[in-house]
Amino acid sequence: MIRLSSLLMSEIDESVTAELTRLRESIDNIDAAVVHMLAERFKCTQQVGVLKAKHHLPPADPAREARQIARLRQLAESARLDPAFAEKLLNFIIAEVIRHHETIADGAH
Ligand SMILES: O=C(O)C(=O)C[C@]1(C(=O)O)C=C[C@@H](O)C=C1
Repeated sequence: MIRLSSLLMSEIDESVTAELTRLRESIDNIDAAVVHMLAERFKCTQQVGVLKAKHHLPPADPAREARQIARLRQLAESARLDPAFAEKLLNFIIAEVIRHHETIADGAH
């Protein structure tokens, strides 16, 4: 009886571990995709930074940001992602982009 229940328990342990491993593999793939997508986005914004510095345009464009936030919040809602989280994430990324733009503009002087 004891042997049977410990056998069952180890089988349950194994199935939990297997499911956790499967889910973590997907999480790792998603994290890799996020990193690659962010790298591509920063390549684009780097070019925007150079263009802005060359033409003496300000690093930040609040009107553009407002449109991006409104759009992203809508996308988040349809994807059942918290829109407040999507907004915070975009603001976090944009703040870093603006910092890069400022560094490029400082170097152009
Ligand atoms: O579209 C621009 O003008 C950018 O500089 C890019 C970007 C962004 O990361 O999406 C960054 C800063 C601006 O305030 C708005 C948008």
